[in-house]
Amino acid sequence: MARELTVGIAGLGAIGLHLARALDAGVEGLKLHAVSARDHAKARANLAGFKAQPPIVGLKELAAADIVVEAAPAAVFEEVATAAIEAGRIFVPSSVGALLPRMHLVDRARATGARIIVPTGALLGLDAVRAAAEGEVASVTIETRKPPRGLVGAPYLEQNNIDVMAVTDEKKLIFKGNAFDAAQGFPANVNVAAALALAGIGPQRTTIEIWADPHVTRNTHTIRVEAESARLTMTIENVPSEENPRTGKITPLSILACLRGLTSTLKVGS
Ligand SMILES: NC(=O)C1=CN([C@@H]2O[C@H](COP(=O)(O)OP(=O)(O)OC[C@H]3O[C@@H](n4cnc5c(N)ncnc54)[C@H](OP(=O)(O)O)[C@@H]3O)[C@@H](O)[C@H]2O)C=CC1
Ligand SMILES: O=C([O-])CC(=O)C(=O)O
Repeated sequence: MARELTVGIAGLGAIGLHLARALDAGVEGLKLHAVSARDHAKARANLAGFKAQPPIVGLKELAAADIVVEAAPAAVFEEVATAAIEAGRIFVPSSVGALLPRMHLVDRARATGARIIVPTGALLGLDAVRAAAEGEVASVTIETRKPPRGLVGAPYLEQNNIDVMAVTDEKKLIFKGNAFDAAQGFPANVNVAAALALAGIGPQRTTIEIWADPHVTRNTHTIRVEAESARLTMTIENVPSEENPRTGKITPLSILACLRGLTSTLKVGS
């Protein structure tokens, strides 16, 4: 029988707390080992009802676990990632946009034996995009439409004096460019574009449109891929989570499915 893998989680917000709860409830082959949080008193209160309360440790100490899930702000990505990768762990990032300018971490992982497993997260269809990218791909685009409050706080908006909450009538195109620049300008809003870029043809060739749309209630992403093997058009309409409207509720579920795939005997999808 395969041995149980321990899991450390950085961040206990919309993603981390839901994932921690699911692991505490019991997932075959996985055990919650430790968590990290900014506000320890809040974290202790959130963990109070757990069957087995995990210790709250520093970000670097999470690397004692077999799997380190990063579910924290992009600002602390490097600290979590470096410790996990140097320790040779399985590193599962949520803030995928923060990986794009740090691809040297992939070289380090190769040297230490670590693995970096990017979950599908709030997106869909990365299995098909990866398959298409084994052959010739002409283009990959993503169109993201969010209620204006799902874009609030992005550095790009501040740099360009865009008051996104003033978009109350017609939908407005806020950004058009490549996935690399989008990830820098919207580090907490379009990690999906970064994951798509890594699955397909890279952050420079993957293009994205970001729309603020007062008429949608869901974070909506449409991927279009034109490949030699297939044409893909896929849309996901994510219910925003209560804790963080930028984050779709499906995200912690996607990460849980990803973790199950690391230990399960039957695994579906590439
Ligand atoms: N890949 C994907 O598809 C998606 C990725 N994301 C990304 O995932 C990340 C997490 O998202 P989400 O859960 O919604 O974010 P939240 O803001 O809901 O939660 C972030 C958590 O990180 C904690 N935190 C902040 N600073 C630190 C620190 N220094 N050490 C430890 N913990 C810290 C916060 O603690 P406290 O509550 O005490 O402040 C909070 O619990 C974000 O970067 C987000 O952009 C989001 C959605 C989809
Ligand atoms: O990609 C992200 O960071 C979040 C997102 O769009 C979603 O949850 O729908």
